[in-house]
Amino acid sequence: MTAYIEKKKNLLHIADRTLQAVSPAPAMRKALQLDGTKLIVGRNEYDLTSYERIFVIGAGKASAAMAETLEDMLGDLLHGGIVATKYEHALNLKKTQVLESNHPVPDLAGERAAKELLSIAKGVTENDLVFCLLSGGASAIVPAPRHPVTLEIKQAMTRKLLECGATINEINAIRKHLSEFKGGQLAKALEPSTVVTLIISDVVGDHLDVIGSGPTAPDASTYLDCQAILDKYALCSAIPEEVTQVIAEGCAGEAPETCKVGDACFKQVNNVIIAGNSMAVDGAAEAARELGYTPVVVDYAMEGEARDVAARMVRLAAEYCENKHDIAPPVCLLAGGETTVTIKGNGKGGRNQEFALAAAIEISELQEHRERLCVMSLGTDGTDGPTDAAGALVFPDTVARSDEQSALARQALADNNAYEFFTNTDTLLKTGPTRTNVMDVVAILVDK
Ligand SMILES: Nc1ncnc2c1ncn2[C@@H]1O[C@H](COP(=O)(O)OP(=O)(O)O)[C@@H](O)[C@H]1O
Ligand SMILES: O=C(O)[C@@H](CO)OP(=O)(O)O
Repeated sequence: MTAYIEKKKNLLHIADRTLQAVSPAPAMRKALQLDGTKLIVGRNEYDLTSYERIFVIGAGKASAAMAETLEDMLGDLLHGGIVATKYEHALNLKKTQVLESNHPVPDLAGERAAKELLSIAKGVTENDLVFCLLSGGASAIVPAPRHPVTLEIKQAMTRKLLECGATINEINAIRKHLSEFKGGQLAKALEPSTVVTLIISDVVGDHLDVIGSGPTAPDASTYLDCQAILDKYALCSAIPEEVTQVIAEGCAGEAPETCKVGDACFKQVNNVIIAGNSMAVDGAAEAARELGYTPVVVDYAMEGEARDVAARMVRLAAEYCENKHDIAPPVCLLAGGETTVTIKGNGKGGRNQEFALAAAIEISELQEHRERLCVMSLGTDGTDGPTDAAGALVFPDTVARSDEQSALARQALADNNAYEFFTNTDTLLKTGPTRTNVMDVVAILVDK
């Protein structure tokens, strides 16, 4: 029991420090160097007194927390604005109206929020400075379907894309081509103002055109890519006809493309990433070191089917137990990124819970060393899949305690039902909405 309490304490400490490392407030303060009314962001310098109005707009799970810090920093210089965030991620702010909408499937409130943001964008002049606060989740939070696509069609399309195992790059290539906001089109609406987009990245590789579908970034994807994605996942017969029609028209050069590199609308835009997954992994590594474990970052760009990645990582942990690597335990194996889950069952769960369940099964199969391993799998936004958990914790006996437990675990994995399994073991990791979002961090502690 003491060993269990100690392991749990260690895993929770790592989870805490992971989140602290990517909290929006310090990230904003680090990225914005304010000296009186002179502001340096990235390579650009702005004289804040030279603008008629300074607006804030934004979307994503971290947008309210980012706006709160911007308000604190700019004080009376800030004219006001609107940010949209996921339900339960809002904050009461002084000058910024915070709108809420649904994620990951968009809703009507989100469509209204997108209209409000576009209306601010269309009202700005060359004398205005606009801060755009962008974070993951924005694609769903501010849907702006382009005719003939409707919100209902976007909802159906989003569900299909989330279920088929497509990567976020692929999902967003399609979302950008069905939208009036994404793929640089917000930058176009914001012309001719000066734009500073501050970004918390939740995509592997930190690609500007993928994070929140890159509303102020040049889009690298094309209609031809979208067609290839529909073909790859055999989606053509499963999705609304309007979508296949728009993409076919686009491939034939008959529908407008998203904004591309070199377009004039990006001349006045400064896109700056202020936080990302590697900062979270490094926070976890620091926490592990404090606990006496040598951190080993296995992957800063974790991708792939969650259950496969988990099994591989547990096998690697077993190798550390067998001293097959230069570094001797206690070690903490870490990886950051975003896996995918190809949903085949009807259960409830998320990427991190699925990772944890697969890891727990793999640990239970180890003949030796099982007692030396425990696992944390954390979605940094605090909601893993459509659940109220951020992820799950795994201990040596999570699955191995009995044959019955082992059968339950395997059935839960087959049903994509990790949430119920971990509810029963009382090892769900719950943080509530964190108001940040830098994908996932997983840790395996390997004891001596
Ligand atoms: N029952 C389930 N088991 C495992 N994963 C699931 C389940 N239901 C949904 N998911 C996965 O959850 C992901 C969406 O979760 P979410 O945490 O909202 O993602 P993000 O934070 O990246 O927006 C999808 O990739 C989907 O495959
Ligand atoms: O908004 C989005 O497009 C994605 C990536 O940034 O975020 P999430 O996976 O949280 O929906």
